Amino acid sequence: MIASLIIAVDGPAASGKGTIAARLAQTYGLPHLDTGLLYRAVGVGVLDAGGSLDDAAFAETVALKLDASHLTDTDRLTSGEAGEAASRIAGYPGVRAALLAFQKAFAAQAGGAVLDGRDIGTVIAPEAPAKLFITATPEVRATRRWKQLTARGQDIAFEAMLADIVKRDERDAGRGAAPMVQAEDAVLLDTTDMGIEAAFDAARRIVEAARAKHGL
Ligand SMILES: Nc1ncnc2c1ncn2[C@@H]1O[C@H](COP(=O)(O)OP(=O)(O)OP(=O)(O)O)[C@@H](O)[C@H]1O
Ligand SMILES: Nc1ccn([C@@H]2O[C@H](COP(=O)(O)O)[C@@H](O)[C@H]2O)c(=O)n1
Repeated sequence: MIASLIIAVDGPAASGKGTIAARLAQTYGLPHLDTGLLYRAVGVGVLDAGGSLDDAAFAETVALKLDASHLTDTDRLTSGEAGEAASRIAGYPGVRAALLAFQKAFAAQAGGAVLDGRDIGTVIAPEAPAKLFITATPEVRATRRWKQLTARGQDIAFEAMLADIVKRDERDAGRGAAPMVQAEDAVLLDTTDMGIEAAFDAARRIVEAARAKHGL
């Protein structure tokens, strides 16, 4: 029986899933977890400790020691360097296992929750009554991310941004451990031609349909 409103929001980098997830959480009064931040914190933790992103065992020890104090430096965690580091260590099964229980507990809390990431609808909360897979073309996603980072003063060429997005998509979708894939029961939302408001409205309609279907 489905008793609470768990909203699973998955999709590739810079598709707008975090923006939509945060707005849905606000709308329904639910707690929100950006699970990408956990992987970013592990990647940054490895780099700061002088470790190698190729060292799976070391990344796992960093993941096992992760706590809330590692999630506060949002400027650093949302940098391009952190995103790249995150996607490198996210392929290690030991890292994913270390972060699993916390995410599952967050999803299962009374009243429901909103989580965004790559494997929410497939691994973290396969029982979620509302699942969205948010996407947009790589060019549009690279443009969004480029604008976001350059507005913050980061110096990056658009072509390099696009190459990074494409590489990250391939890595996230191609790995063996919890690859990025649309869950069978997720609704696809392509925001290529949508602004933030239109994308959010479409997402809310998907959640409303799921609520009606499950009596939530
Ligand atoms: N539909 C949209 N139209 C235009 N800009 C958008 C749209 N959705 C999100 N954005 C902007 O694109 C950028 C990336 O959005 P967001 O961080 O929500 O993406 P994400 O999928 O969560 O990325 P990440 O892979 O880092 O988790 C932000 O600057 C956000 O304001
Ligand atoms: N559930 C998740 C969330 C994220 N990842 C990996 O982390 C990278 C950064 O995530 P962002 O959402 O902040 O861009 C991402 O590229 C994934 O490799 C993940 O594996 N699972």
